[in-house]
Amino acid sequence: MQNEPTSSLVGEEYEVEVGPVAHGGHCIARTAENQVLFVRHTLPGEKIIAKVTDGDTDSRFLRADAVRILEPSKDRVEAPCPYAGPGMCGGCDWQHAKPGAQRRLKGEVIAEQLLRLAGLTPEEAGWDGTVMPAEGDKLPPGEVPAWRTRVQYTVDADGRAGLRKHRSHDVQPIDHCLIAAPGVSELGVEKREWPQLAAVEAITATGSNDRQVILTPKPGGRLPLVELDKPVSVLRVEEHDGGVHRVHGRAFVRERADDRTYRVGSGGFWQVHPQAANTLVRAVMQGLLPRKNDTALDLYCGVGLFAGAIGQRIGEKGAVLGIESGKRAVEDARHNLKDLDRVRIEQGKVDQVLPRTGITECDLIVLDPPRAGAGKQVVKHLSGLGARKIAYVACDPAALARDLAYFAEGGYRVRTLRAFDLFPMTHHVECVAILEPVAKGA
Ligand SMILES: C[S@@+](CC[C@H](N)C(=O)[O-])C[C@H]1O[C@@H](n2cnc3c(N)ncnc32)[C@H](O)[C@@H]1O
Repeated sequence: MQNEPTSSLVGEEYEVEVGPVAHGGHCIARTAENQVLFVRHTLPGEKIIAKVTDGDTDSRFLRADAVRILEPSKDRVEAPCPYAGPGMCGGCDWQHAKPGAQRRLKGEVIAEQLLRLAGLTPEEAGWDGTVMPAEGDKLPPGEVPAWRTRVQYTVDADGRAGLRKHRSHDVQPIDHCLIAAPGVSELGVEKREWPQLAAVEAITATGSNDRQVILTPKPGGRLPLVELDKPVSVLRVEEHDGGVHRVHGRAFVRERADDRTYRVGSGGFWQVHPQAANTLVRAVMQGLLPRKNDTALDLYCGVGLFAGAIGQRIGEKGAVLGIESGKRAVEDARHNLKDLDRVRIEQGKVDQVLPRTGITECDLIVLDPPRAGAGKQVVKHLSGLGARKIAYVACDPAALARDLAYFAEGGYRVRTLRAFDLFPMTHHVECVAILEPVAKGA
């Protein structure tokens, strides 16, 4: 018998009933041929026309956009941004859902990942199932939260600034991003043309008036004269090494959290939501409850946010070691924490530096890895250090759940989990899990 040749299904339309939300913000549906569809721009329970954007007759699953809503969910609202929707800006993929529904759906994704990858129910994870707004993030109903303090615009062939379309190199030119923080919008970089640039990033700090614009020239491109009618520092990304160099003003912005000021150089990590750093520091400190004389690790420490918070609470005989791979971030962390004698920062990858430190025990650990998580090897090492408490800060619930399963193998269980909506209008969510060793004989 001859096999049917594979043929592309891109552009095919299916009338489907939409099932649950999945990791990544899509919802799951099935075609009449029982192929799984991951559909964007829809909500559970809707009846829609889904148009395939990726996949063929042999694909295990297809990607699709909801192009017509036949029976809308009660959670649906008109997307406030004119650039939202299929084929447009790939950023705010959940703005067609009410804010409360966005948080509920994020909670459903976390619950599903915990159960599937770590075998944990919400009760077993010490989680009440809710996703909380960032601290102090209260908005009148119907208003769009303008939370993004850092926005990188890509420049299209005509020199217009815009944002990338979903899974594409194409640019959606925009003249105002609704979720950009006021300080970013005031810089107005998206309002002018940048024919010499490949990208332009606008940054506004929280807790200082620092503003910054980072210019990435096109290959061989010249640097444009930047005249923005605001006091702003300008940096340029070098073509040959990708390094970021100061053109004028400061090479960093000053952020504030937990009553400390943090210098953040370009390329260094800082939470993008203005209330995120404080929200996370508080959740981590409430979970760890550092004591005088504690020894602690802050892994993937960035410019020293958690190392600073713990370092302030452990007295003169405690000690904190931070580990961070970014050279510039390490310089900033050492500068930021120079008043804390008992805090030390090492540069390098956690999996390489940690074994070299010779540390065999510590009281507390905080880890805040990138999206991929810490992984089995690092978690195994950490599980052997005898920490009283571990705080795991996670921006991807799937990576968190995988690592929690490794921690369980290493004798640690989750005591509490909290989830925060630090990325409103998108499917992204942040979690803080507090782990403790399983009591011997339990
Ligand atoms: C999610 S950020 C957290 C930063 C910091 N904890 C904060 O809240 O500001 C992750 C950090 O890990 C760093 N990083 C990524 N991979 C790493 C690795 N393998 N080892 C050490 N640091 C790494 C990144 O440079 C980034 O600063």
